[in-house]
Amino acid sequence: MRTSIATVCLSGTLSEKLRAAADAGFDGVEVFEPDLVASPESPEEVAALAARLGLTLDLYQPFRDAEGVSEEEFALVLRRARAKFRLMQRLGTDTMLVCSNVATATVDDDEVSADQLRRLGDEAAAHGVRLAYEALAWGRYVDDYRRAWRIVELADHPAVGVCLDSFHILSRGHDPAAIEQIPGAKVFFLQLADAPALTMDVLSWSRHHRLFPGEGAFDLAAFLGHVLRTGYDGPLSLEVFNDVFRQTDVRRTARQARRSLTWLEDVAGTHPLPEVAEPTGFDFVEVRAEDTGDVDVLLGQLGFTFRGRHRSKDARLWTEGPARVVCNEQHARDRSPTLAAVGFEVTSPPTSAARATALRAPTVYRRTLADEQELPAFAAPDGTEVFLGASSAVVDASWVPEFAGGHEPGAALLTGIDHVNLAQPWQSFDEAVLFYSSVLGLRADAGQEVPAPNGLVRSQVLRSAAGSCRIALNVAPLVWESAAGFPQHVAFRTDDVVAVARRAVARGLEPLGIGRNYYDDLVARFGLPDDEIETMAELGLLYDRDASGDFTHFYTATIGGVFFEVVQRRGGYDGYGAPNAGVRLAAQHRAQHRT
Ligand SMILES: O=C(O)c1ccc(O)c(O)c1
Ligand SMILES: [Mg+2]
Repeated sequence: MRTSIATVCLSGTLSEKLRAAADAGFDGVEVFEPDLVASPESPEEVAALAARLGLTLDLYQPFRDAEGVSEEEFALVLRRARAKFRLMQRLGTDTMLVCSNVATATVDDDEVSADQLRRLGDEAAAHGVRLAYEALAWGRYVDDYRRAWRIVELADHPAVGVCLDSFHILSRGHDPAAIEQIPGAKVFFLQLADAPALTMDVLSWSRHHRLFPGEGAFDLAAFLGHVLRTGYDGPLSLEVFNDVFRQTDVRRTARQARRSLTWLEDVAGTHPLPEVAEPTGFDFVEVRAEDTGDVDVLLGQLGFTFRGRHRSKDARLWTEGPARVVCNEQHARDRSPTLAAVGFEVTSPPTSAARATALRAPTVYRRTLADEQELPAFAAPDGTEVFLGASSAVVDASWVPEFAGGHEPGAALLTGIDHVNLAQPWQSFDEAVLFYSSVLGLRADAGQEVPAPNGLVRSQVLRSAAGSCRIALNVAPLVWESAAGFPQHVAFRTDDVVAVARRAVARGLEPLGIGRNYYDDLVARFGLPDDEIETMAELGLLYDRDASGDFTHFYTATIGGVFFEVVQRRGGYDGYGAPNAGVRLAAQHRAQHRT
């Protein structure tokens, strides 16, 4: 379907917005009136620029406070509307959005509103313009799309139809199924926005927190399904008011926006992407630095076997069972170690790569020799390199033999990578959620807030349905932005966390220091026996329990921007020890600041 984006979604001047929308692959834009009013270009020049860029101007908006008013007031409305219709002729735009009255309505009567829309429709038709009437969620009298449709039906004018905006409908919890009772030809425009589940007044929610489809909590695929069953065949248009997107790079936001529609057309079935199964697990993680020596030591303590050096690159491989870590010193710009790449195991790397390409994920190139495996790779919004490898039911991935000169692995205590935790800059968090869910097909769990020394940290887990592949995204606190980067971590899974911790301590690992108060609290909450508590305190283990099982885990010290965790899940425990995150973050804060 044709795609469009409201200029209000983007940062910068009107011409910058148009260029970014065109570059991102949109077919058209909604001209948001304040953008035009603030622009030095004449309407004719804007129209010419749009035409040069291959963009249509699909909608002019908003026209406010038009109906439900006194006759005296309505005369002023008509005068204002005529000026806008002439402006629209100069722009070459034929549809104007009319929002339900917020400020000047004094008459709560559908017949009166319908009559005024009909007369406005006559005036519009005389200028070759159509009116798309939209119920704002906070309209004075009309705040429900079903009432807006009733008024349009009463107006019964060929130039008067409705505009459906997913935000106004879903934020109020109105059932979108009744959309199907509207004839498609009367749906003059469709605006799409997602939003996080928040408890606040709808106006503030709408003006500051809208998100692109796939980034929030609304079921936009179901919503779009209802609209398409009416026969609507106009553009899918994004209208996202969001303070972050209005401040950040316009090209990047436009690309993100376009990706959200590609994703939506896939889940709604109107334009399916190459279908990919969810990742079955992790192929590898890669730590990169000029010198990863300290990380090599830590991996040895955790029981990893050094498998050798890469035959053509300055990289070393460590494995323990199916858990594989590459320490890469090749072209490393960062002095301190960072988690640079994550390899996912997918059923078909070429299909997953085709899907990523369709979603316009930026490609990552690495020099690969002719006889080496070439894994497709894409850059996530935060720069993390995402590799797509073949699922290996067997222990070693196909690229492992490229490393030589190390040792043969023995019996393993680790059973794989449980999850990877990636810190996100605050401004690209939502984009990252969309990236991982759309490109890899991971599902986003409900977001959480984790108490930390720097305040509540936003956290969101994305996972495969089977749970064999999980990533956790956390907002990186501001103080880290100029520093080496907020630490990220890899959690390894084991069936015997005490044995892994004992082995690590015997090899010189110093567990992250957890205070006695934590263990006293564990006794109070769970009544664990003394000997178990003593073992946990000695090894720095943390514990959590839910209705279906329990969870024991520990953390290593942080080296630069990386640390590791080892976890043991028992029964059906499916979480990540979230109640312990604050304790862990405080311990890391102490270690970092040596207090
Ligand atoms: O917030 C507003 O006023 C506003 C304006 C136009 C729209 O289409 C909308 O959904 C909201
Ligand atoms: Mg709208």
